[in-house]
Amino acid sequence: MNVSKVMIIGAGQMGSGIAQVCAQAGYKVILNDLKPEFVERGLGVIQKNLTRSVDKGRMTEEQKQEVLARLTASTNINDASGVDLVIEAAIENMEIKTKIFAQLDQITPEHTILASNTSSLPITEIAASTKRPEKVIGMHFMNPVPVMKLVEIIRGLATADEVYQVIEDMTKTLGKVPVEVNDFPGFVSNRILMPMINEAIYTLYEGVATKEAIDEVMKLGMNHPMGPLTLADFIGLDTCLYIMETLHEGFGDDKYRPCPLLRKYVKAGWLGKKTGRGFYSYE
Ligand SMILES: CC(=O)CC(=O)SCCNC(=O)CCNC(=O)[C@H](O)C(C)(C)COP(=O)(O)OP(=O)(O)OC[C@H]1O[C@@H](n2cnc3c(N)ncnc32)[C@H](O)[C@@H]1OP(=O)(O)O
Ligand SMILES: NC(=O)C1=CN([C@@H]2O[C@H](COP(=O)(O)OP(=O)(O)OC[C@H]3O[C@@H](n4cnc5c(N)ncnc54)[C@H](OP(=O)(O)O)[C@@H]3O)[C@@H](O)[C@H]2O)C=CC1
Repeated sequence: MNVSKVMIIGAGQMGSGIAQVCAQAGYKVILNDLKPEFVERGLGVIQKNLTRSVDKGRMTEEQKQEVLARLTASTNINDASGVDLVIEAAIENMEIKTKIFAQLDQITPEHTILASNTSSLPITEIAASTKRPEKVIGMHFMNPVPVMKLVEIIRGLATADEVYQVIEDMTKTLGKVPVEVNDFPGFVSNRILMPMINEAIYTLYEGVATKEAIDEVMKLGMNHPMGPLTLADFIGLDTCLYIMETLHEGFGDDKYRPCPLLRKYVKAGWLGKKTGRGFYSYE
């Protein structure tokens, strides 16, 4: 099966990054979100990234225009009727994702593969909301998408080998490195990363050190490019909380309980860099 047209659902930080790398690799891309202003914001980020690439001599102005010409804005999910692949990158919420997948199952042609960029939710459960669970798969990109090499590919219980192969091959055409994992809460990446971030938040909550000190220890002591609290702000504190809740519920083990400080920040609307405030301020 050949993928040439892709729809990305959700034009937030992940969706816009995925749309950018797909368009750069030559795919025709429809970028969909609920409101025109969200799609415009996503396209604006892509335009800015491409302009930086032109300024740095990595791409010509003509190539930039070609990439932009492959991108189409959409606020109507029915625009998925002519695509070969959908990559869903809406918020980390099972109810919202299953609703989107059930709709896509009705709208898209039979051959269309339905992928989710979920960072922790079970692919098997998302797949069960469709009549084509063999064509549902996890395609987990890392943030920032244009920079990070990994795509964690998650096989649901029913995912067909052929579908896995198409997605692995496509990932390589995007210049990314696919890694195959099975469907368990948080997969590999967030089962390991998020408890570390949650522990960093507990360390702050219990007054062990300041936020700057915690980040400095992990940056200078463990050679992490960002400290865990800066990284949490970068990922989005809402997403971090949803992932911890998925681990907590999925394993039924209290070692995954989300730190109360994380809950408090999310309730306050301090979601990190995307809202201008999290552990740090971004004005
Ligand atoms: C939650 C999940 O489910 C899974 C996840 O994604 S977890 C998060 C995984 N990501 C990480 O852990 C990121 C950790 N941080 C880093 O790797 C680095 O800090 C970083 C790549 C984000 C920035 O790197 P840096 O060296 O500190 O900064 P900077 O010099 O500004 O950027 C390096 C390059 O990345 C590019 N870049 C940085 N942020 C970018 C963005 N948001 N979009 C596009 N490009 C970006 C810059 O343009 C720069 O490229 P050039 O050198 O070609 O100009
Ligand atoms: N942040 C990260 O580092 C990573 C996140 N992920 C996963 O990617 C997904 C998106 O995360 P991220 O981009 O950070 O989140 P953002 O909040 O930046 O973006 C999500 C976007 O999806 C939109 N949206 C919500 N519901 C729908 C819907 N029904 N139809 C279309 N669009 C919708 C949102 O609109 P509105 O603003 O109105 O809600 C928003 O624009 C999540 O599943 C997350 O777990 C995966 C890897 C890394």
